Amino acid sequence: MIATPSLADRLQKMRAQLRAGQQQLAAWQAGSLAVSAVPGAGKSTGMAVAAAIALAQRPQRDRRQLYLVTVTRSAALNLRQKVRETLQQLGLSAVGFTVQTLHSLSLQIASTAPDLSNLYWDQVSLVSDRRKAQLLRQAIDQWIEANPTLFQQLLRGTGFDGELAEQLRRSSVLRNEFLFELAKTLIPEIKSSGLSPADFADRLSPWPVLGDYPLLVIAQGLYEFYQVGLQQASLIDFDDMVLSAVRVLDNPQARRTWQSSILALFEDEAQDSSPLQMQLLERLAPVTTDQQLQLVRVGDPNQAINSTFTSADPLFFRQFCEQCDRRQQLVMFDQAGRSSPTIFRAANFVLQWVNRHWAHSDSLRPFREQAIQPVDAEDPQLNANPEPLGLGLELLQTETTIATVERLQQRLIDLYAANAETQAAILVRENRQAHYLRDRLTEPLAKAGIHLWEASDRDRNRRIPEEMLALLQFIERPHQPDRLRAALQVLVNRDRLPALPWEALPAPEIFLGDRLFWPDANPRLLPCQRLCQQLLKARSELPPEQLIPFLALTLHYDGSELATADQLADQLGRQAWSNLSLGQLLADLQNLLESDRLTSVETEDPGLALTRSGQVTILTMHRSKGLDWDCVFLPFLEASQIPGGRSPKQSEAFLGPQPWIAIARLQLRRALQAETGAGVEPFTDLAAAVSEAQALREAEEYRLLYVAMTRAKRLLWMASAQQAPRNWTFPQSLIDQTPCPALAALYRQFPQHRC
Ligand SMILES: Nc1ncnc2c1ncn2[C@@H]1O[C@H](COP(=O)(O)OP(=O)(O)OP(=O)(O)O)[C@@H](O)[C@H]1O
Repeated sequence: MIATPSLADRLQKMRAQLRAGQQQLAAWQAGSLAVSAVPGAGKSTGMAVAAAIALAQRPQRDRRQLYLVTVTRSAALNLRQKVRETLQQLGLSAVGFTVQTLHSLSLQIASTAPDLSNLYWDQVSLVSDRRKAQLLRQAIDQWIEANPTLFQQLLRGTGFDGELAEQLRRSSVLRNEFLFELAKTLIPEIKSSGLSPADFADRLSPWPVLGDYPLLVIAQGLYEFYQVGLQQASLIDFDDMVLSAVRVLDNPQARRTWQSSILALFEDEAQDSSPLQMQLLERLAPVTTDQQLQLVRVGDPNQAINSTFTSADPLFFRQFCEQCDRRQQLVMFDQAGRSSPTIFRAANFVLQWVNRHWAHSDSLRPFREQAIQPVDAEDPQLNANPEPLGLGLELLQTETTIATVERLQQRLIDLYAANAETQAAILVRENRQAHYLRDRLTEPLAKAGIHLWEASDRDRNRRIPEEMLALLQFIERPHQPDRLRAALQVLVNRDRLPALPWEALPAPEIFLGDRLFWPDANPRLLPCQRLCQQLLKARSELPPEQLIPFLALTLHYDGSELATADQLADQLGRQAWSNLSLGQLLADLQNLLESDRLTSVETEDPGLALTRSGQVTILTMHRSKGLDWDCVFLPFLEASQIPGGRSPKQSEAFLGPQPWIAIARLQLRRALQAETGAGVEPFTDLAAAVSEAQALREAEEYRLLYVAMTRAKRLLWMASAQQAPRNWTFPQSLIDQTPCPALAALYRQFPQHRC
């Protein structure tokens, strides 16, 4: 008889499956630990195993939960899956832990103690992106009305010729672009420092004003109006949620209760958390008898890519690493099994080249010097550092963007002809490029039997309530032309109808009526007519609560989308008292959309949808973080994209050439950090601030390139064009361009990889 291995044996075996750095993470028992390692080193995997081992070793009577937190929802789902699988391998049930984003954790904490957090869910809702934009615009209008002198100062800019038309243009640019951007950038930054509008106003006076405009004073005013707008509409935003949770934990009794229910806190992608999120974790983590936080933070400062558009700052993770280092509780590792050696040689080269040619101050260098190394021969990972596909690294310089797309298309067709199960991603700098590629590649790739999937930045499941709203509005009033068009657009977007000859669409009464009255019907419109008539028939045959499931089937939703639609129908059904009418259903759905309260159902790891084999996925470089593919394509690598941003926005030129919003943000960060005794001072010199803002932006762009390159396992394809769009809103107008400087260096360093 074969004896079943004991838990101790299984733990032993599991540790043996880890590489050295991961073993140190898995050996964690108590106190603080920082782990900083290169891309693909196995940080997330190591954290999942460490969590499972910690759970396996905890005494049975210990009912405390292990909390794992990360920044994005897809990363949270990924991590949850990994912990579950590891517990299964140990023969243990998947209990005793919870994996959450920092926001959902905040929500949980805040809602357990509404008297402390001031967050009563029956009285407030989370603001949707759309509503937030409306509130910001309302705050801008109110601020302008209350501050005519300051607004005039902005209107004058660096000089004014008095023309009425120019005055109107400037006013519109300020309202719709500049002040909107200022509010969107600075309000979360101020809020995430935990300051109310009044507290912030008190701090402002000693901070030097940089340049011609008191932008922090303006931001304070906008913040004040925005908060009032939120309160009046009984809404809160994500920062309010974290602030509410921090408020709860500031209460000693609540804090003790929370801490006593937690075994430890593990945080992944720690380079991306904001100061406010740090405050939350530091209050929440239990404290050991020698006054250490039970806090394990894992990250890579070289992959910090959120600090110029969120309030995240890798500084806090660096500080945590330094503190841990002083107590010998910092683990660093540089071996990674993800990629073919050629790929990480290219990534290492870019890292060193960028640091070596850095034109700004040493302290702002984009990267910590760290080279990715291959794993040892006896590494536990199957197929670690895999064989390259093609040249492994393929570098192109084409004449035009169109030629780049043609070369990309041909390379994909060749790869999928050789292996239909190839796994590939095209990573782009911005969504407009993703749409451009989708429009050009979908058809030719489909002809070659290749499925192209564009992961737009908004979660697909979030479109469901909007689609239902469009179809239900049509069903309710089919003869309104805009409702008919909106419904048809949904059917086209969901591939239920081909692209439509909109110009041939007659008035709704004719289109939806009898064919007799539509003798010259365009044959391409007839299937649309049939489908629309079916939708209208459903209205007379089905009770309103069954319309959503019916429409979900009509749109051919997949499993996860159907589940979300069912949940939506449930939620709306629950809201209605009795005898739900179509009008009531529509009103409830609109309310739900305004409040963004729909929770989509996850039946699949969203990471998996992005990395499916046999599919080419187009997504932004930002969203590719934490994921990997056999083949990664990076088209459009011109200098105007990375590091990009040299020319100021033409429409805002009257304010002067400086990047004002970036400067204001930097001054704000400096001033707030100075108050915490972080050894920095607010800027007094505009030129120094301009230079630092530019350096920080460039550094982050190069880290983004590094993240994108390190997603590739077997083929990394990079291209720039000599003629490319100046502006991706008008991709057809091309101008002369130079390659991203790091790519130009790669061309020189790896001539044998040029294709
Ligand atoms: N010990 C191991 N045994 C087998 N496979 C491993 C091991 N460690 C990591 N891997 C695999 O290596 C790849 C990279 O691991 P992981 O995603 O955990 O790295 P990471 O350090 O978090 O990467 P990044 O920083 O780029 O997000 C994954 O495919 C993972 O399954």
